[in-house]
Amino acid sequence: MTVLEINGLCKSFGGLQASQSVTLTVPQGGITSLIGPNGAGKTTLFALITGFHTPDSGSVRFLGEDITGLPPEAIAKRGMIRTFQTVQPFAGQTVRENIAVGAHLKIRGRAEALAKAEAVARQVGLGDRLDMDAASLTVAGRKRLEVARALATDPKLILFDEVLAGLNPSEIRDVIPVIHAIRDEGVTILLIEHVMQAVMSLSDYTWVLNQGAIIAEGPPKDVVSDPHVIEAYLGKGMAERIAKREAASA
Ligand SMILES: Nc1ncnc2c1ncn2[C@@H]1O[C@H](COP(=O)(O)OP(=O)(O)OP(=O)(O)O)[C@@H](O)[C@H]1O
Repeated sequence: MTVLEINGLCKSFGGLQASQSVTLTVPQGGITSLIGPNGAGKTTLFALITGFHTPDSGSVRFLGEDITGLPPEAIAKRGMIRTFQTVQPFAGQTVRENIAVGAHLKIRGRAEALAKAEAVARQVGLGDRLDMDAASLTVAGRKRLEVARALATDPKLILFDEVLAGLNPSEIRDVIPVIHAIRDEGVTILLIEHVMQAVMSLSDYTWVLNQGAIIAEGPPKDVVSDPHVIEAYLGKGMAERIAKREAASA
């Protein structure tokens, strides 16, 4: 079954076409990744999908329903939530209270929302920091907080925007099992990621954006060796030199 279906999505900022008729699908379950060089339009696409930007044209269907143009909260209530590259904890609030903000999307009562926050905090490895001021969390802790706030909304689909960015290799190794566990609970994941090792080990399928347009799709191991993808990342000259060297050594 298809969870997310994007059709011909376009968005311009002034003269810049940040999203050029993007069409892609995300199947239910599993982890799909969205990669591409800096400025390719990945975050813009997340913003278009989750209601933070309004598309100029095209459509977004979530679980079969046309959600194009709906505001973020209405989309989150339907079960699609995104995280942000830069995590901003609500200062002066504890980790538990920060996460409860996510839980309040669907839960009215304060005690129930705090209980939900506690359960989710344990799930992401923040169980020992529940009463800490969220602003004093390390970068890695803030990333976990962002994951927890998203999980607290009881999502069916989470869009992670560079959830591993800014983490060192050992912190990345610690977060990857958390992402796998979320997937194993039946939540579908679409993630933007620059760390190729993580893309390879996490995702089942990869879409590649360059200059606002999809240029490749497929299993990650095939996509990273696609000449169009190498050219998008390294430029034409370098891609040609690599292809020549590979041909010579074959
Ligand atoms: N609100 C905006 N106003 C004007 N231009 C924007 C806006 N948001 C994004 N852009 C431009 O759209 C293009 C795509 O940006 P976007 O942030 O989506 O790329 P990205 O692939 O997520 O990049 P990165 O990997 O560096 O985060 C860039 O040229 C960016 O400068």
